[in-house]
Amino acid sequence: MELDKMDENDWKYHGEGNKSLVVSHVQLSRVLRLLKYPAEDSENPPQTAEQAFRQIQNIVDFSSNVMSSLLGEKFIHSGEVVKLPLEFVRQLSIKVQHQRPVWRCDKVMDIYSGCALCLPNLTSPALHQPTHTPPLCIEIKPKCGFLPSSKHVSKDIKTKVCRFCMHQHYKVANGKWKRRSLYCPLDLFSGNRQRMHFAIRHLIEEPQNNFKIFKGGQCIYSSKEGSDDSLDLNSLLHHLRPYFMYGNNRINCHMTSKAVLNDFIQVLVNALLSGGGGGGVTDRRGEGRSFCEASLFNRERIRHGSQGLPSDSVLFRILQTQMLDTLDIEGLHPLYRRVEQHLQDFPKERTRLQIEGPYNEGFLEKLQKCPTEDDGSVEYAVSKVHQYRAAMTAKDCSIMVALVPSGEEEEDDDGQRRFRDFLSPRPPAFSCSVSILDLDPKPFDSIPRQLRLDQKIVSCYLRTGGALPNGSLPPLPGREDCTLLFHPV
Ligand SMILES: O=P(O)(O)O[C@@H]1[C@@H](OP(=O)(O)O)[C@H](OP(=O)(O)O)[C@H](O)[C@H](OP(=O)(O)O)[C@H]1OP(=O)(O)O
Ligand SMILES: Nc1ncnc2c1ncn2[C@@H]1O[C@H](COP(=O)(O)OP(=O)(O)OP(=O)(O)O)[C@@H](O)[C@H]1O
Repeated sequence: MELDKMDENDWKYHGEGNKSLVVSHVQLSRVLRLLKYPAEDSENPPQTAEQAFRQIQNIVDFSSNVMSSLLGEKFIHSGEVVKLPLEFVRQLSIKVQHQRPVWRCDKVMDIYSGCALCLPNLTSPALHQPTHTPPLCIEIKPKCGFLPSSKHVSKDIKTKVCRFCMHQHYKVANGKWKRRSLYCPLDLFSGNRQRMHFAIRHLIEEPQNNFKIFKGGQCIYSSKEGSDDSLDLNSLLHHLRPYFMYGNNRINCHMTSKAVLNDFIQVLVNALLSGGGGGGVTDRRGEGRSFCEASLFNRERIRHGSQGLPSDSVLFRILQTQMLDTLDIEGLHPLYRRVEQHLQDFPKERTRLQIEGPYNEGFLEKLQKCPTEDDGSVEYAVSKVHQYRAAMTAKDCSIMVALVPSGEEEEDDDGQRRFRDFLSPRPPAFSCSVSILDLDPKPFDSIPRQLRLDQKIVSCYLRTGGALPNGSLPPLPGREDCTLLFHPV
């Protein structure tokens, strides 16, 4: 990729989140992640090109020096900052505009700085030998997988119903989504295959911004935000079926939709539990703390008790990092105020305390060497704030599972799992690789907003008593297919 000879025709719209827009190269396995600004700032960019460069470099540093150490290097691709010709960026912005979802257009792509983050395209991995069947990539934004047990939690409900499940009520009440998702992160993070299967089933039913499927780099399944359209599950099945036909089914084409989906979810659960081999199963937190009362999973169905997550699995590493939030936002906020006060009194301390970076080994050390007891110092407070920010990033990251159909039965050197052969009487073979994306640092001053949001979510949940009009509960008319397909495993 020659940066001085960039042509917008070589790039296409790939996706976007709240703060960045991603374009992918039409031939190379590369994406560019560009910053976004509020639309009202479009005439006057809110920061200079140097500041934008620094912001992206901070993202790279935070990912490679901090999150990579917490989550495990093997899952992380930090990428590099690139300087692009401004004319290329402007043409690209015009080219992708009509493909952007309307609800994301309150922000515009940064066309002023010419800076972007260049990353491998995790939806079209160049894994092993080229294959005729394109890879399937599944993106999951799992969100927070535990219930807080901090003594600072003031509302009992927070220790019983998880943040995601409560937040769903708030989101539907505020019109962000039309229907409530019945996905519960605590089921996904349980390590119990039945609960994980149940969680993924609900992600498929109501993906929102938590679930997408890509085939050969193209998004084939995701939520249409703000839309009432039924998801096209039949179209998804049409895409998945060839990957899951095996043995006699391959010859007589007889495989029920239910079996295809079950096999797909099974392979995904395997990938999420795999990790590099040799990892023991963890001693889980008490089962009471890892079960959300809003989850529809029937606890009595857990046939073999709690299984726990393998310690080298992606879910384990993400959960451990999320749990750096030991105080809950209610206990953290007074410490944030202590730091804020200190910075008002001693503005130059901002640099020494690395409030806005640099995100280097020093930052990681501050985060990791936190005293167990609060000694009233600003150092303790900063350490907890740094930990909380890393936990926030882990609560908002996404997992990308790439599944490449494979004809051979083997295990990679690094232990990545390969599944079984297409022609065998058992489910087909995939080589899989697991990555984590969106590991940006959360701003120091986002903490007061976190507290306000927490209060709004809890009071909305308590007000509505967890009850919503029937219309906001799946399954909906026209989606019976989907419901019928799913059966207890
Ligand atoms: O606060 P939350 O839990 O709603 O998370 C926000 C996400 O909302 P979600 O609930 O996942 O739909 C939100 O995602 P969406 O815009 O809703 O897709 C962002 O990821 C936001 O992060 P940032 O401010 O862009 O760095 C996220 O904000 P942070 O709290 O991580 O800063
Ligand atoms: N390296 C990558 N390879 C392939 N696709 C990617 C890559 N990075 C991001 N994407 C796609 O682009 C989308 C938006 O990227 P990302 O989640 O990083 O944006 P964001 O603005 O940081 O999100 P958020 O709303 O969480 O703040 C992702 O959901 C994913 O589908």
